[in-house]
Amino acid sequence: MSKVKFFHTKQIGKYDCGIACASSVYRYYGYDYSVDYLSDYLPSENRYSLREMVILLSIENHLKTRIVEVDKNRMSEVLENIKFPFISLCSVNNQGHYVVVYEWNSKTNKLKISDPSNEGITNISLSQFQKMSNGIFLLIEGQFSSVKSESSKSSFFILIKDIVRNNLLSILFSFLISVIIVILAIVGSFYFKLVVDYIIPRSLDNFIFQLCLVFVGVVLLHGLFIYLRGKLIIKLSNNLDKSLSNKYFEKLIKLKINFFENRADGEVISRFNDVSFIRGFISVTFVSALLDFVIVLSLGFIIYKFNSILFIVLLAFILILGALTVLFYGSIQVRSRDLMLTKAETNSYLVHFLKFMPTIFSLNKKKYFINRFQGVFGEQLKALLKDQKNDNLFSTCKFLVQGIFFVVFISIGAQQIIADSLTLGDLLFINSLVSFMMGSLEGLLTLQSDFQKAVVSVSRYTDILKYPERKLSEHKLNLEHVNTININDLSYQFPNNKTVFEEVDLNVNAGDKVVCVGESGAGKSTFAKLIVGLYESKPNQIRINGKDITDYSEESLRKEMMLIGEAPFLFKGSIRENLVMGENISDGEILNACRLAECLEIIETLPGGLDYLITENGTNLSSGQRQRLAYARLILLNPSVIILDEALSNVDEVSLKRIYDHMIDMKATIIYITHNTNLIEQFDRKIIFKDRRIYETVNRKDFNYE
Ligand SMILES: Nc1ncnc2c1ncn2[C@@H]1O[C@H](COP(=O)(O)OP(=O)(O)OP(=O)(O)O)[C@@H](O)[C@H]1O
Repeated sequence: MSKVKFFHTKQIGKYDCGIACASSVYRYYGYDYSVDYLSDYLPSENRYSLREMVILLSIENHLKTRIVEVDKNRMSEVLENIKFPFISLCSVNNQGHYVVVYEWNSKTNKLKISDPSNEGITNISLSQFQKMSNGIFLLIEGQFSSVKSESSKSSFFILIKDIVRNNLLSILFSFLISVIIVILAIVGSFYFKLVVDYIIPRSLDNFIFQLCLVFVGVVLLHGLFIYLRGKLIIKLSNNLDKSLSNKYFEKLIKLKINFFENRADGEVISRFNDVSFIRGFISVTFVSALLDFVIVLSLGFIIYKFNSILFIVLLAFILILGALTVLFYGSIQVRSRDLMLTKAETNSYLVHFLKFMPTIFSLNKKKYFINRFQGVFGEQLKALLKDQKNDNLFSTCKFLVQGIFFVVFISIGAQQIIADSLTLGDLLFINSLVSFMMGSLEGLLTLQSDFQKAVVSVSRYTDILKYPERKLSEHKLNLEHVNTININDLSYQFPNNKTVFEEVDLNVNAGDKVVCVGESGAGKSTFAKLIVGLYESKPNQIRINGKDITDYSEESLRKEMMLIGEAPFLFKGSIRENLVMGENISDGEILNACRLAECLEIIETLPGGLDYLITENGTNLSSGQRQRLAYARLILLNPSVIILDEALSNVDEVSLKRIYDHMIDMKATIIYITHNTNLIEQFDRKIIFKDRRIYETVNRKDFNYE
């Protein structure tokens, strides 16, 4: 019988206990859903409601759940007959909290629970459970779907194994060179012994010079190998950076759009920055740890062979240091993680804050945001302070143990010299080896903190790598031109169960000019994202040229159907670079597109014309200019369907009127979403979004959606 595996997911944020429990339960049933992934299903901050827990556990109909309230006084009877695992709603410090209950042992009267605020699975007594539980249980009654995720193995070991396998040669080489460095260091230590025990007592002046030359040679060789190892580690780090970062970016561009909608930019960036911890762990810590281990073992062996009493003193010292490390392990683990997570929060806040600085200034809310920053940064400082205090205590303990050890070590050595069982040279030699060994021991002791940082980084990094991608297939049809778009019985629900449309039908033919209006929040943008395939629709709800939208390759679909929104995307570079984006397009074509987008005048008046340098996000242009340039770029890309979602909302009326006049003459199908209906009488079709449905009007007077 296979052993039942219990999963524990630690909560990240204050309100994440429910998501963490859901993640543990999913992992128990074989679905590798991280807290990060599940949080897309709960965009709100209130993560305590049972309703939201049920939503979480019913993603893609994987699990079937039921909420029950049990009599707390008859808990043992209840536990005898209940199906494990289940989630219990608890009350901790008068606040709602969730825990997963995996098992109850009636003999020992203990329950095995995963409390997301703890570090791991714990056993608690029945009375403890009775005290914390509210008696409200979320039972997992069964599994609907049998499609499980590929692996529930620890992502940390999988990733590290992969990296080690792909860089085995570099790792082995740097290890080999490190071994040579150690041998040279041992040979170097021998110099003391030779000088003190051999050269000085025999007054071998002539020999000193030759010996000096030999040992200078050893030092030079030592230096050379240190240089080579450094070079190898730099190369290895570089390769790791490249492969980890590329993998991250390749993944990002395959993610569903919801991922970006539900996450702060800074959060995504900070996860990318975590790559440096993984790289550091493999290229330096991992290789050094292997070597440090070998050094401690081999030098220990040499010292043992030389003098067993001094070896026993050394061994006692190593054991005390080891015990100290184990003692501090738990707190270092928690502190490292807290520090990393709070740093990520601060970065995330800063990225967001900087982007909206002008708005913050104009709202005269600097003080408010400074306070908020201090709140976020305060958490980081608190974590840093705890980390440093912990580190300080650990270092002091280490220093004391080391200091006492050296005094004892030298005293015992001195006694042996007096008793004639050891020479001064031997003691100097052993002392030199021990000093060298101290560096390695130090390395092994700090390994745990680097290891913890790497574990947290890998989990944050692999959360993104495991995140479900858009369904792409290489063997899909090539969409050459869009002749028809048929929308059939289209319904759409966001992951948080918000229904936007129901049973919507619409047919659009090539060249149609369709204007879409509707109250704010009526679903126009969602509709636009569905038509271009940025949101996933159910099979056959959206058909292009008679085929389901998902039958086409993403590349060709994107080429033929383009959507731009209200906020234009412009990057740092010339206007020309922004318009052509790497394509070979003549100035004549560029200027023609600019004419259709009514931005010729902008280019003529700006210094340098098409070579005018745009700052990041186009902040040195007006918002109407930015929108017109973004529209000109879309015209240059020449798709068969253009969808404009408030994309010209900041353009002045005169220019807008002219743009519409040009639009009417364009061959492309245009779907234009706007709140400004005054100027668009020429459009041949008008769609109104209302009450989760769409209605089509035929003449201008019906066209008032208010
Ligand atoms: N990522 C999301 N997750 C959950 N709900 C969302 C998401 N995006 C939009 N919604 C909800 O879906 C509904 C439709 O939003 P949508 O942006 O499509 O409206 P809209 O008609 O374009 O509004 P506006 O005219 O203000 O741009 C809104 O009620 C909104 O709250």
